[in-house]
Amino acid sequence: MTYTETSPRKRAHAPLVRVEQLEVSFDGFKAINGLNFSLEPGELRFLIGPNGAGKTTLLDVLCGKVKPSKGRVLFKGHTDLARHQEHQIAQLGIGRKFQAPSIFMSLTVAENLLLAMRQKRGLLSTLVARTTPEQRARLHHYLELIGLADQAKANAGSLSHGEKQWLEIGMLLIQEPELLLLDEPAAGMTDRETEKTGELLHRINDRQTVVVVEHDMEFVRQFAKTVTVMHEGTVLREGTMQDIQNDDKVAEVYLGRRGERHE
Ligand SMILES: Nc1ncnc2c1ncn2[C@@H]1O[C@H](COP(=O)(O)OP(=O)(O)OP(=O)(O)O)[C@@H](O)[C@H]1O
Repeated sequence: MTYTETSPRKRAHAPLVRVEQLEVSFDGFKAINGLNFSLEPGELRFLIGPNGAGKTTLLDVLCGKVKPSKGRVLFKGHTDLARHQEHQIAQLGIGRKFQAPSIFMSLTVAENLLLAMRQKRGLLSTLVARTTPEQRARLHHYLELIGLADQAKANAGSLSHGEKQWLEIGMLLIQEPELLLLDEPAAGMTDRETEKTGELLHRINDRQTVVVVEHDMEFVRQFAKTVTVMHEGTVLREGTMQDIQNDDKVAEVYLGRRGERHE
């Protein structure tokens, strides 16, 4: 008999997220149906799958926008997210970016980031309050990270589509969430912006756990580490992009072509 050693490091901590037997119903239709999903701290996980597979609904459950009809969603092994409201989940350290940017177009890039950093203050007091050296350093760090340091004083409304998306990601990051949820972050971007977004994801992943819902398979091929394929409200496969591409079942349900391999 062979003895397989379990890594003590793996046993020592709970997954950052563990979803157990999740079910989400919309008027009796099960958008998520008995889904089990686990995410370790430090992962960059891509969620892919055909239209209607339940990817966005899973992100909605993780950020508290949608409540499950069954199952548990454990954060760090002990907090059941299903029992918390959206704003509480944000405070627990889960940041969600939706597809449409929600930035203040008439404020500068730096002001938008400052607002996000000092969420508890009102708009006016945020803009007139003195920034501490620590806050200035933090602002500078995130401006550099999202590649907008040269545009700190530009109005957010004057940014390109891609830059607006990066600003919004920066506004989430400056709140220093442990888990960042992104829905199609590169949608509508130019090739160059898409490339820069992939690089940004990897830089973010140096410090944060990230889950990305994505349709652009070229983008997934280029930047994914681990991929979860969803189908009909559950997980079909999980693995590296290479594993996924060589899987016949994935080819059948996701690509709609029975048995055809994609290199
Ligand atoms: N609020 C809602 N009310 C009713 N049905 C919904 C609702 N939200 C999602 N659905 C349905 O649940 C299923 C899963 O939707 P979801 O948006 O999670 O899929 P997805 O994998 O993100 O798809 P896509 O890739 O097209 O965005 C779909 O059939 C969708 O029509």
